[in-house]
Amino acid sequence: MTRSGQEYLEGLRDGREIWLDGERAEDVTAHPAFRASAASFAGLYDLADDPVHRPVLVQDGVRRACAVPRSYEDLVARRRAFRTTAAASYGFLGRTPDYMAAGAAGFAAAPAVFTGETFDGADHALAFHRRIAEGDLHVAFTLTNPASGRGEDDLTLRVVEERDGGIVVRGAKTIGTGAVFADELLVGTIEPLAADDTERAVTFSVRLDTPGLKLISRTSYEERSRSVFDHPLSSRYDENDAMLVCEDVFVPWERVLTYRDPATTGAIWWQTPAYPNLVHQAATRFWTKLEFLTGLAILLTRSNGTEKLPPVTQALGRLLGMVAQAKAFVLAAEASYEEVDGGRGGVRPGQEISFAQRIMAGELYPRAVQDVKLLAGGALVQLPASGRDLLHPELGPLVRRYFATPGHSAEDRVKLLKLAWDALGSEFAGRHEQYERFYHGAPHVYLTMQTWAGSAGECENLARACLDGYGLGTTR
Ligand SMILES: Cc1cc2nc3c(=O)[nH]c(=O)nc-3n(C[C@H](O)[C@H](O)[C@H](O)COP(=O)(O)OP(=O)(O)OC[C@H]3O[C@@H](n4cnc5c(N)ncnc54)[C@H](O)[C@@H]3O)c2cc1C
Repeated sequence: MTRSGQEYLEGLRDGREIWLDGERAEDVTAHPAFRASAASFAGLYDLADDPVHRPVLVQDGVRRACAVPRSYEDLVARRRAFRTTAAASYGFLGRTPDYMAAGAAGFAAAPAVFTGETFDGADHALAFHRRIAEGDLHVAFTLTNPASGRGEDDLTLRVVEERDGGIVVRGAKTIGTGAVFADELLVGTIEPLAADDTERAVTFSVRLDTPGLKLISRTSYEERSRSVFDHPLSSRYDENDAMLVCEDVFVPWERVLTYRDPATTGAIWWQTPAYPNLVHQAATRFWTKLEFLTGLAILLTRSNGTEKLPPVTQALGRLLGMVAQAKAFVLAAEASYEEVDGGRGGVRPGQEISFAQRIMAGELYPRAVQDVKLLAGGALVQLPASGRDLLHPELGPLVRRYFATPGHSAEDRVKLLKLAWDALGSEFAGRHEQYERFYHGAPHVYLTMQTWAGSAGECENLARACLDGYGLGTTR
């Protein structure tokens, strides 16, 4: 069953404990810091009722993102669904419901990985996936340990008590992107844990209204925005990031996926298709976002009258090349698909390409933003303070006269430049740059990972073959 946007919003009115700016936000669907972005998430749910989008997004009543792909064709169909969802926010909502749905499908493809030496979470992992698929749930996740985890007073979330019906956890996890808009939160650990670090080696899912669970939200760009005209992206697509704090939160056993088992707690991400599945969604969204930025560049240069200058044309060519790179990573990951568990778990996007996508995207995004800013020029900054200037009886005619360019009315030009600033230069834009660099982990982690996911052996063999082909006595 798929839910409507209205049903999704009703689910968020559950008394969850969200803190922002020294106050508790009672209802995220009505609060000025969150309501428009909540409505954007609701809009994603409504896409499934659109006769054009439904066949792309849903199959046999269930979201394609939730399905375990069985073939290359299934991966392509899933990517089309990801594309439809990503386009609805121009790639600016990263943690849309399809993200963790695909991750959970990865768990369901290889449930045996959840069977550890001390705890068997296989059935719970399957139930987690079923709950998302049947309830059409939006699940966010917090896998990162807070910086306090590096000191002596480690406040990282850990198990503090075991009871008959479940466990009690205490401490913090971060960064909960989209958590305030989620139905559930998956809490776990992706970084390698020492074999004796059993207290922190736990994975579970919780409803957001679970007693003791708090989310401490970062600044709301939505709340700071003046209007849709002035901040077209941050006013509507601010998915928010929050720190999770659990003060003795009780988690029933059926929601515990790994328990006191460092090896299994990490393995569920790397030995199931969960991670390549997450990257499949993220890479598709990234491709969409680069298309949007490149489209902005085309419109900006046209508005500036620079479009036909050879260096500008070449700069646009470089951006279009970046779009093609982003697209190529998605297509190549699909084409290099691998069987999971001898085919019993279906297929996953190729791991080598999926992992490399993170390197490419983290390095490409800041470059693309910089290139579009360069093409935009100072006009990005020299803008009327708000759209109200255009409407003012005395000021409006002046603004309309002096902000127009040949062939472009002041209103159209200011509208375009404000969209560009929101995407490229605002606080919201700065957060997006950090997001694209870090949301799949820090560079030192994924660069190191590529040394075992990449084709180091083949590279070395080729260089070695060349070396072996000649010696001191070799003649030409
Ligand atoms: C906007 C945003 C949204 C996010 N959303 C989520 C989310 O929804 N869920 C989630 O779980 N996580 C999320 N993340 C968190 C992300 O996974 C972490 O930020 C990432 O893993 C890096 O961890 P860190 O921030 O603690 O950085 P650090 O590990 O402190 O790294 C900071 C810098 O120091 C370098 N560094 C650190 N240690 C070393 C070392 N030993 N050797 C070399 N260099 C080193 C890193 O490469 C990096 O450049 C998000 C991050 C951002 C920015």
